[in-house]
Amino acid sequence: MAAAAMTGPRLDIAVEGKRFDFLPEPLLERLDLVVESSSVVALVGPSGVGKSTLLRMVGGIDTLFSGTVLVDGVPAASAQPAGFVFQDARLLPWLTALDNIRAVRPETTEAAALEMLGRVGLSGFEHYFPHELSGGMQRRVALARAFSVNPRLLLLDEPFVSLDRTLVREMEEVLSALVEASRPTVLLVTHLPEDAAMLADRAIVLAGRPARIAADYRFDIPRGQRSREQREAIANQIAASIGMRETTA
Ligand SMILES: Nc1ncnc2c1ncn2[C@@H]1O[C@H](COP(=O)(O)OP(=O)(O)OP(=O)(O)O)[C@@H](O)[C@H]1O
Repeated sequence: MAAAAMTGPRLDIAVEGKRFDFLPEPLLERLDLVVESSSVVALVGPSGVGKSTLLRMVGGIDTLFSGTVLVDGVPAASAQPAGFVFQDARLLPWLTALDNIRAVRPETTEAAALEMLGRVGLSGFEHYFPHELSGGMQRRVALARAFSVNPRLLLLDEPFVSLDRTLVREMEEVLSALVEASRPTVLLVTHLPEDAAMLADRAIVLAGRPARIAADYRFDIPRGQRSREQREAIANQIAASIGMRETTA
């Protein structure tokens, strides 16, 4: 059991149907996906296809669907809460970086929160309030907070959106180091194929309404060991399948 604690959970996603009242078609239908323990899977696809909704279902936040989403065999809503990072940092403005981390999980000790801030490169900024931190630093606090909630399962919803490329690279490095050290299972929603090529072991392309898995790429060369050319080739492959689905939709 000790070894199992070092890995992320396996996800068994078997969605029979997910609808929203105002949508004439189901958003998701018969969507089956197994995510292996400790893998980093990018979810890509056009805006509105249902990526964020699927993430909320895996996080146990959205339970209004038919089918099952299991986290190590346990229904998502009953599993240990996942670490979530949203499109914006969503820090509480009246709390310091340190207290933002502790607020989501009161059992987190001050020492653990400080260590987590160190791991995202923010030692020395623990008593800063969100407005005193740059946008990139705020995102890193959000990542540290997600990791404090659950270092085994991370659900990242466009965590780099509206950061400039230098800050994206910085966040990617911080995230990669955390992933290498703690080996969580990660679902990364992104609209940028380059992010998938940089960080993921596998990319799932969602397309259509109801959304289906239009492509499922597993990359042979481990993340972190890909040359720029190899990343470009992967990104082009993903982009082509998104573009192809959009033009044939
Ligand atoms: N709470 C809700 N009530 C009604 N419709 C919703 C709700 N949440 C999402 N939707 C609809 O479901 C569809 C998919 O939304 P979702 O946010 O999952 O897509 P997405 O692929 O993550 O898109 P984006 O990349 O733009 O964030 C959209 O048409 C959206 O309007």
